[in-house]
Formats: sequence, structure tokens, C-alpha cells
Amino acid sequence: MIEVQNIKKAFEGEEILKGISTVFPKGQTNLIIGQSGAGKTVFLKCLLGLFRPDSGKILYDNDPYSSLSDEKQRELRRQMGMVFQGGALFDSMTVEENVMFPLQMFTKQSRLSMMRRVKEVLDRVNLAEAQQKKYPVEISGGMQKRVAIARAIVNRPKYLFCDEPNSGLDPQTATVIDNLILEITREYDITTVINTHDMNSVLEIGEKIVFLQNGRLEWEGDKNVIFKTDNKAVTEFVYSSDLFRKVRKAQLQGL
Ligand SMILES: Nc1ncnc2c1ncn2[C@@H]1O[C@H](COP(=O)(O)OP(=O)(O)OP(=O)(O)O)[C@@H](O)[C@H]1O
Repeated sequence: MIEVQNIKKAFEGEEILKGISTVFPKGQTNLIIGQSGAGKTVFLKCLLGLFRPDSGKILYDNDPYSSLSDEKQRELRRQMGMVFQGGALFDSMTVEENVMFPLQMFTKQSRLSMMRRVKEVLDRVNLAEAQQKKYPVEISGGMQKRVAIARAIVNRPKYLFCDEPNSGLDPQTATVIDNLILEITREYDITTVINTHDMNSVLEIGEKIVFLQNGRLEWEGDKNVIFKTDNKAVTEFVYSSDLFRKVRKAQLQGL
């Protein structure tokens, strides 16, 4: 669980996050949505410890980051997995080597035990064995996302952060990737936070949704209540999506 208490963050005097408080429970998929420039990436970077909030606190399973020793902060960062926008795989490494990288960086396991773990997670994300020795450019975008997820979970993180995990994927592959993230989150009981623009993801895996506007938390809820809210900013945002309009229409017609 991650608890955010009134965090603020400014750059060169301009306040980007204006006092955000929320809780991201574990074992479910938590989504951050909002218009471009709302502060979603800055917020995610604060959660990742890449930006330090100017004020307020972030608690990881009840431990406030700012009051941890340097050693404990490093340990906490090791418990975080990240799926970057576009996958961010190393082109010069094979799929296996990409996934092994965090194990080599952060653990002192034997090569054999690292190989076993790499194979375990690549199997878990359903990446066929034939693909595992290939280089990223030789596999599809959807497969690259699977590899990025495998790499993010290889060290058994307690927290998983995903920045636009679906960008560049066709809708069908995007749904498969969303559901994979949801399954892994439940199976390993991880606290997962996903920054997304994808309304399909909101409908599929929006177990908690935080809507940011101009650096404030304007609304929070889940995929079941987002249709019913009368918050104008939220409705304007979600109904600009064709998919939402169609689902809403079907609901009103009782389909
Ligand atoms: N390192 C930085 N230094 C200065 N300003 C920054 C920095 N990072 C972000 N900003 C500013 O913070 C604001 C919010 O940016 P942010 O990237 O968080 O938006 P976003 O909601 O993620 O948008 P998008 O959906 O387009 O990615 C923007 O005005 C941006 O210019």
C-alpha cells in the first residue's frame, strides 16, 4: 500500500503538484488519469522516488520515505519495478539478458539461479521460448511489453509502476497486456500504479482511478462509478473518448 499525504512539487516557482492525497491499496491496479500536463508523470516520479516532493509525505506500507535512512531508501527502491513507456529495453541485449539485468545489478545470485528466475518470469508473461534468445528489434511491440513486465517483476517487487504501458499497441494486444498486469498484481499482491491515457484500460482494469487536473486530485473512484459521477471535469474528459460514449449509450439503453 502506498499512502500519499498532501504532496506538493514546484519547478522554478511553478507549482505542478498542488497538494495531492490518496491511498493506493495493494493487490489491485491503481490508475492515474488526466489531461496532458495535469502532472501525472511528475506524480509517478514522486512515487518512484525520482523527484522529492517539496512538502507532504509518501508512505510505503506505513514507512514515510523521507524518514528512512539512505540504506533503507535504497532497499525500498530495489523493491520497485518499473515498466517504462515504450518498454525501454536495451537493444544490444537479448530478451534473456534484458530480464537478467536487474538480478545482476541488485543481487549476488549464481548465474544458474538467475537463469532459472529469468525463465520463470518469461514463462509467466507467456513469452514463447523461441523468442527468449532474440534481440528486442526481432520481436513484436506486444512481446517487447511482455519482456518489460518480466524485467520489472524479476526482483519480486512490492511496488510496480507503469508509465503508459499500452502506448503503441493495437487495442487487442493492449487488453492482453492490461490483463497480464492485473493478474500479476493480484498473484504477487503488489501495489501497482499505472499512468495511462487509455480509456480501454480504465474500463478493463480501473480498480482504483485517480483523476488529476492542474496538479490537483479532482476525483477518485473506480471503473464502476466513473460512469455515474456528475463531476464535470471527469465527464468531459472521459466522454471525449468514443469508447466511453458507446458504453454509456449501451448502459442507458439497458443493454
Ligand atoms: N523536470 C521538470 N522541470 C520543469 N518542469 C517540469 C519537469 N517535469 C515536468 N514539468 C512540467 O510539469 C507539468 C506537468 O507535466 P507532466 O509530464 O507530469 O504531465 P502529464 O500529466 O504526465 O502529461 P502527459 O499526459 O502529456 O504525459 C508540465 O507543465 C511540465 O512542463
